[in-house]
Amino acid sequence: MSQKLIVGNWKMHGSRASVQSILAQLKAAQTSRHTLVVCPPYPYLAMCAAALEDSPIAVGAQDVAASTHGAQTGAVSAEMLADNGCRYVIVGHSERRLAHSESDAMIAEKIVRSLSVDLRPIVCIGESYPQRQAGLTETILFRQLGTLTQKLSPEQLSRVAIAYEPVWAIGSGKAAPKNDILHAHRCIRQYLNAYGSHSNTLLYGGSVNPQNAEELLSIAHVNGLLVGGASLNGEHLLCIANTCV
Ligand SMILES: O=C(CO)COP(=O)(O)O
Repeated sequence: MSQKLIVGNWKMHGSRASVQSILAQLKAAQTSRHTLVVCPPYPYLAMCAAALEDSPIAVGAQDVAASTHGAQTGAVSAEMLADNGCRYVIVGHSERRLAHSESDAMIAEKIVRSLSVDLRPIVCIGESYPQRQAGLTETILFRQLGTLTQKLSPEQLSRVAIAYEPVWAIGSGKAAPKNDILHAHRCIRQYLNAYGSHSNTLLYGGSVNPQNAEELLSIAHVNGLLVGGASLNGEHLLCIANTCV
């Protein structure tokens, strides 16, 4: 049995009251079989970090700025996240790539900033449905990874967790088929190995729930899960974090 990484991405959901109720559930459990990280919206980060200070559960952010400081209204730097108790940060989620036109180059910059303050980046990659239909999955994955290998040394890249999140599986209620996940993870692992980055944590994300977690975590090269909707329920998140594999 190996230790996996389970990351809950709460996206733009919640209130002080609902966050407090999830935190109470998580704290009551005290430990989980796998490493657990919750990524709340910015306004609840410090509150979650304070509440989870004495627990093994870590806190992450959902995005970070590509520069250190300056006249950038609405932006939050890696230094600010670390200063508020964050240890992880999601970078390049497909929802941000799409709605905020984030480029691969900008995402690589965000990773560099995060690594410089010891925040552990979780970079999301994955193809859209039309790209999958056109047989372009590998091309897209290699393009997204290619910018990272241009900007990061093998040592830097080895500290980045890579989440394969096929865009068409996110929020669909149906995780990607096992063979698709296996193939994508194999491609990602081979690409990273060829670059000299050997120890990456690889995650799968897209409609993960307590029912499919065991099967997903049993797929070769899957070292953890990035969980959206199901992570808003403390019990469900704990159940996923306690999956026997
Ligand atoms: O986007 C996701 C996690 O980052 C996946 O979301 P769902 O688990 O809701 O499909």
